[in-house]
Amino acid sequence: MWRRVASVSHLTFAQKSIVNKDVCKLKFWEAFSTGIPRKEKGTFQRDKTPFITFVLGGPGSGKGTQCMKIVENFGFTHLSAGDILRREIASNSADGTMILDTIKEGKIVPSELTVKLIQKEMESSDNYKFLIDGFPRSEDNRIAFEQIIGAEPDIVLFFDCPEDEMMKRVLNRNQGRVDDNIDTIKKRLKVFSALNLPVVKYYLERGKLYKINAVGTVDEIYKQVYPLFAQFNFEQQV
Ligand SMILES: Nc1ncnc2c1ncn2[C@@H]1O[C@H](COP(=O)(O)OP(=O)(O)O)[C@@H](O)[C@H]1O
Ligand SMILES: Nc1ccn([C@H]2C[C@H](O)[C@@H](COP(=O)(O)OP(=O)(O)O)O2)c(=O)n1
Ligand SMILES: [Mg+2]
Repeated sequence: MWRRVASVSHLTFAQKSIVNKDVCKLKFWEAFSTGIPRKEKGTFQRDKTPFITFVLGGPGSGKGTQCMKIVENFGFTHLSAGDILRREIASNSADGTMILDTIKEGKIVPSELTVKLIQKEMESSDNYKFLIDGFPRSEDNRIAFEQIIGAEPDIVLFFDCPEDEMMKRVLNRNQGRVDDNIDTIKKRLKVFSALNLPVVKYYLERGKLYKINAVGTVDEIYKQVYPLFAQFNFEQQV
């Protein structure tokens, strides 16, 4: 378990002209400590400071699409909470049926289960840079992550997209997902507004939120995302 020990710097990205003016002040907490010495092969590199990015946004706002580009350019490990849950369904685990029913209903899977699955992925990774996509989707998710993983995100991206655009994209997604239908998407949008927006507000108030205008081409949107990560000079940390 990681424990945050110090806040070392405050970076004001809004001062950089390249960054969208909606981008908020970023508080970069640098240091974590751990009592666990490194390093066994195949386990998380505990001598590296984990860099955790939460990726928020409604269904179809383009989170997964943008995450793929961040992975390519900055070497992050992409953990999509939805993908992890779908893999759990496909593996016929004891929780599979419950997860499937929850997803079909457009509801949110119990937080402890999702966080433990994310934790397993983080611990089996050699990387220290994580994009946690589609999480936290509720305050309950957020608090469970803090309690179980013992860490907070370094930055939080929020892909801000109008409902009609999200609905259009989801209905054209064509990935055979059980939740990409008009009934489920309507429910998901209600759940998003009721449960996810409070999380967005939480990180906005803590100066960790980057609001991205998610309307436009994939490349136009990535032009807002790229500079946020470029600031950190990740190459030098590897
Ligand atoms: N900027 C964009 N403009 C139009 N369609 C997009 C854009 N970004 C992603 N898409 C498409 O919209 C659908 C939803 O995108 P996805 O990345 O899966 O969103 P999310 O993970 O937020 O649900 C996909 O079919 C994707 O190809
Ligand atoms: N933190 C999470 C993330 C996803 N889920 C469930 C409920 C969501 O509607 C589905 C699909 O999530 P996913 O992130 O893949 O969905 P989108 O890519 O935003 O369309 O998974 C969850 O219960 N808790
Ligand atoms: Mg997605």
